[in-house]
Parts: sequence; structure tokens; C-alpha cells
Amino acid sequence: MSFIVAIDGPAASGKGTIARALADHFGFHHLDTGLLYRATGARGGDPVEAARSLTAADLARDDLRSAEAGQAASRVAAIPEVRAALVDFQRRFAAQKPGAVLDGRDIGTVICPEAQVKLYVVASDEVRAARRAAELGADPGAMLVQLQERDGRDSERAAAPLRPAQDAMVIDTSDLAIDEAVALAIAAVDRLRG
Ligand SMILES: Nc1ncnc2c1ncn2[C@@H]1O[C@H](COP(=O)(O)OP(=O)(O)OP(=O)(O)O)[C@@H](O)[C@H]1O
Ligand SMILES: Nc1ccn([C@@H]2O[C@H](COP(=O)(O)O)[C@@H](O)[C@H]2O)c(=O)n1
Repeated sequence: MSFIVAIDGPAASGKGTIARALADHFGFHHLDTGLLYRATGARGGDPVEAARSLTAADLARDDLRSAEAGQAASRVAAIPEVRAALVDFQRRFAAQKPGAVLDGRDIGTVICPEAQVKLYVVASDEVRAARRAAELGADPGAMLVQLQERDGRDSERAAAPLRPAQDAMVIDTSDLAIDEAVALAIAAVDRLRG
């Protein structure tokens, strides 16, 4: 059986940073599931058809990390048929041995409710906006508005809304350095891995 770590949380809370560090530390596979939605939104045309026919080249596009790609992703992510088209790929990825770390919005609640470890990573809106603005060279005020709009859409949609799984451990990274946040996550996996 593979060991699954599910990491969810709002935009720019630090999920991906923790997910990559956990995968490195434990030798697990890592999937940033947001990329699937970003690639779907970036394709243009019919989003359901795009989600059903995503290729490695779509996921390798160099324009997927922009704020615009994030907004487009959250719009297509509200379409139930888009989400349904991406489920099998994510579950097959999660089943890889010796283990997998997936980060997104619905990993602990919908994609891998059986995950051995579920983390829900948060940070204050202002901290998240400042970090993402620094990363993209953008204005923190404008970034705050964009992140709040995206989080609102992700939380309020009917299909797989952003919310913590009941059994998720919450990590608030607002006042944590990256190393401190990663150490908490490693300790959580160590506890449950035995
Ligand atoms: N604890 C931390 N302290 C300082 N900076 C951090 C911390 N965690 C993450 N960051 C930085 O904040 C930014 C956002 O982090 P990251 O990309 O991991 O967030 P995310 O939740 O995966 O975002 P998204 O949902 O958009 O994929 C990055 O620039 C990252 O280096
Ligand atoms: N499991 C997921 C992952 C992502 N989304 C949507 O994609 C957008 C972009 O995600 P990032 O993690 O790259 O910021 C995000 O705002 C969600 O709308 C999702 O629905 N489910």
C-alpha cells in the first residue's frame, strides 16, 4: 500500500513549499494538482475538453504560474465536469509507491479521503499576498484583492469546495519560517508513519 499525504489550503499559504520538502525528505512522489487546473484554464476553448485531453506539454507551459493563470484556473475549477475529468489521474498518481504527496484544494476531502496524513495549510491574507507579490514581482495590494477573489470562488463553489477535512491538522505558516513549517509537517508524517 502506498502512503499518501494530502495537503490543502488557500492560495499562497505555503502548501507547495511544504509538499516539495516532504516529498524530498521521504522520497515520495509529488503532484501540484493546481497545475492541472492552471493548464486547463490556459488552453482556452472548451474547458471540459481541455481537461479530458491534457498532455505533458500542457503541464510544461512556462506561463502557468502567473496571477492570470491562477484566476483562469479557479474559474474552470468550478465546473464539475472539469473536476471529474481530472480525478482518475490524481488517484493513480497517489497510488504510487513508496508514497505520494499531493497538494491542492480537495485532496483530503475528495481525491484521497483515505490519506494517512492530511494537512490544511493557512496563513493570513496579508502574509499570503506579500509572499506571492514578492514571488511574482507584483503589487501586494492588488495581489491581496486577487487572492481573496480566488479564495472566495474556491470556497463557495458547489463542486469540491475548499475546506479542511475533518481529520486534517492545521498548520498556520503566518509566523513560521519555511524550515519551521516543514519541520511541523515532517513530524506529523513521522507520527503517523510509525
Ligand atoms: N513559511 C514561509 N515563510 C516565508 N515564505 C514562505 C513560507 N512558505 C511559503 N513561502 C513562500 O510563499 C510563496 C507561496 O508559497 P507556495 O507556492 O508554497 O504556496 P501554495 O499554497 O502552494 O500556493 P498556490 O496555491 O498558489 O500553489 C512562495 O514564494 C514561497 O517561497
Ligand atoms: N485540487 C485543486 C487544486 C487547484 N484547484 C484550483 O486551481 C487554482 C490554482 O491552484 P494553485 O494551487 O496553483 O493556486 C485554485 O485557485 C483552484 O481554483 C482546485 O480547484 N483544486
